[in-house]
This record gives sequence, structure tokens and C-alpha cells, in this order.
Amino acid sequence: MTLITTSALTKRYPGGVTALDGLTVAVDPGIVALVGANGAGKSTFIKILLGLLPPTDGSTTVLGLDPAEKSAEIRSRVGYMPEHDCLPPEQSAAELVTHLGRMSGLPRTAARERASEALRHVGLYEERYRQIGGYSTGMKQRVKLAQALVHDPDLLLLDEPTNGLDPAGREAMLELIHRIGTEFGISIVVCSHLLGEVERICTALIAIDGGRLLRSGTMAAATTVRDVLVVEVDEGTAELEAALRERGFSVTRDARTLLVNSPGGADEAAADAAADDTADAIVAAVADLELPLHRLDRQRRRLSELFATEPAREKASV
Ligand SMILES: Nc1ncnc2c1ncn2[C@@H]1O[C@H](COP(=O)(O)OP(=O)(O)OP(=O)(O)O)[C@@H](O)[C@H]1O
Repeated sequence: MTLITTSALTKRYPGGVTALDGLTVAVDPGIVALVGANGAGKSTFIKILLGLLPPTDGSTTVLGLDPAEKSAEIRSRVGYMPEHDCLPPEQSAAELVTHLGRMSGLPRTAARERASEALRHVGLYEERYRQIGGYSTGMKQRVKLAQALVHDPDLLLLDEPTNGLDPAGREAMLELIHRIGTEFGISIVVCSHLLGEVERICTALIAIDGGRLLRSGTMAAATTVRDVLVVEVDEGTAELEAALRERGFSVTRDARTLLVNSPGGADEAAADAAADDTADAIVAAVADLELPLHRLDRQRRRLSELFATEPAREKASV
């Protein structure tokens, strides 16, 4: 089942701000990065997915359900970690998470058990009876994550989960999110403006800019340069470079690394097929020269490089 679909989703706030402008995406289950600069429309998108805000135009489904009609069901199957601190300082984490578990419909005992379990998953089990007011920022972020997990959701929506954390705290939070997504099999949408962070843990990407879709698809597709292969041999780099040029390839050399251009294709599948042919030709050239092959790979790029070069597009591209 598709995790989230939107069709020409548009949100205009009273006063004339268009926060989302004709957004069309289809995202499969996994750990999905929702990225964009401040004001891009990420929080608006999350609120629409939860049924907290109605769209002005267009439609969306979450776990196959329409938030406009099934917002209660969606909220029972989705956990939401809001961006801002909204925790009562006088309560303990155990009390708060149990209370929110009850609010999501769990019976009293089950809510208490699930709260303990959720707090253990986020590493707060030992501290669960302390008042939240005495917690560090990192611990408060973990309480927000635990309350999102308490009712055993199918999908977690995390709004800027590393906000306010120091580097070690950010690292620990990312590891935790990754573990929840991979070991518990819960799909996660991570809303962030930190590209380096989401690139490491997410399997898919929705990038928005000024309310418009910049790009969506798998993280691998976003970070793979399809038409450039990277080759390294332990010795004989110059001979290999010459041999590849002789075979008609355009090659550039950067120290021990050769970058070999593969003819592009009309679409992703054609580009993949062309890259496979180019890889075969490289392997054949390496074998002919009897060189030790060290690396043969598609070139990767950082998400930040993609957004530095990507022109804002009129229309979605996958
Ligand atoms: N309730 C509102 N009324 C009017 N305009 C709003 C409202 N909420 C958000 N906006 C505007 O809509 C646009 C998108 O805001 P949104 O909060 O969705 O972006 P964001 O990507 O989540 O940004 P941030 O990372 O800063 O939270 C912004 O221009 C914002 O000022």
C-alpha cells in the first residue's frame, strides 16, 4: 500500500499565503524525509496529513485513508511528534505518556505498560518517574518521541526531531529514529531542514520549496548520479584511463579515481541499463589489462549538492 498520496494539494491561509501549491506525490512505506527551507510548507503538510487542517484544494491519503473524512482513525494509527516543546513540567514522563496513551484509546493498564515500553525504547526508562521540568532538551525530545509511539502506530510524523540538540544528542536521536524505522517496521516521515541528517537515515525524499514540489522519490535515486561511474584500480590507473578512452568513453581523472561518463537515457530505466553496459565495458578493460579492481560504483552526491544545482521546477519529478 502507498503510505501517502497527494494530488494537487493546495493550502492557502487566510491573508493570502499559499503554503502548499499543487503538491502531487506518492510515497511508499519507509523512512521518508520531508525537507525544505523554513517556511517551505512542511508543518502545513504534516497538519493536513493528520487531519488537523483542511486543504484548500486537492486531496490526500494517509495509510489509504482520507484525513478529511477519517481523521480519528488516522490519529489512532499515526504518532505525531510536534516541533515545539509542549510538555507539562510538573508531570513525570511516565504520567504524561500514560495519559496520552489513554487519550488514544488504550485501556488504563495497557496504557501504563505501553508507556513504560515506549519510554524504554527511547532510553528514558530509568528516569521515567522524574518531573519533565528537570529534563535536558534531549530528554524532552525523547519524551515527545515516546508519546508518539505509545499507541503502537503504523506511521510516525516527526517534526524537526533534532531541534535544539547538541551534536551528540542529534546523533543519538537519528540512530533512534533509524532503529524504530528498521527494527519496529514503523514508517516514519521526518520533517527537517537539515539535509545531511535525513540523507543518512531516510529511504525516500519529498523536497518542497515555497509550497511546491521540488523532487520526490527514493533517496538512492536522489543521491545517485546515474550517468557517471567511479573506478579505482590499485595500480595501472593511467593505462586503464587510456584503454577506456580508446573504447570511446569520456573519462576524467582525479588522482587515483577515474570518472567515466555513461551515455544517459530517456528515463531512469534506460540510464540504469546504459550504466550497466558501461560497467561491463570497464570490467572487461580492467580484465584485459589484468589490473586489480578496487572500486566500481555509481557516483554519489550529497543532498545539499542536489539542492544547490536543482532548478525549482514547475512540476513534480520522481
Ligand atoms: N496559521 C497561519 N496563517 C497564515 N500563514 C501561515 C500560517 N501557518 C503558516 N503560515 C505560512 O505558511 C508558510 C508555510 O509555513 P509552514 O509552517 O508550513 O512551513 P515550514 O516549512 O514548516 O517552516 P518551519 O520550518 O519554519 O516551521 C509560511 O510562509 C508561513 O508563514
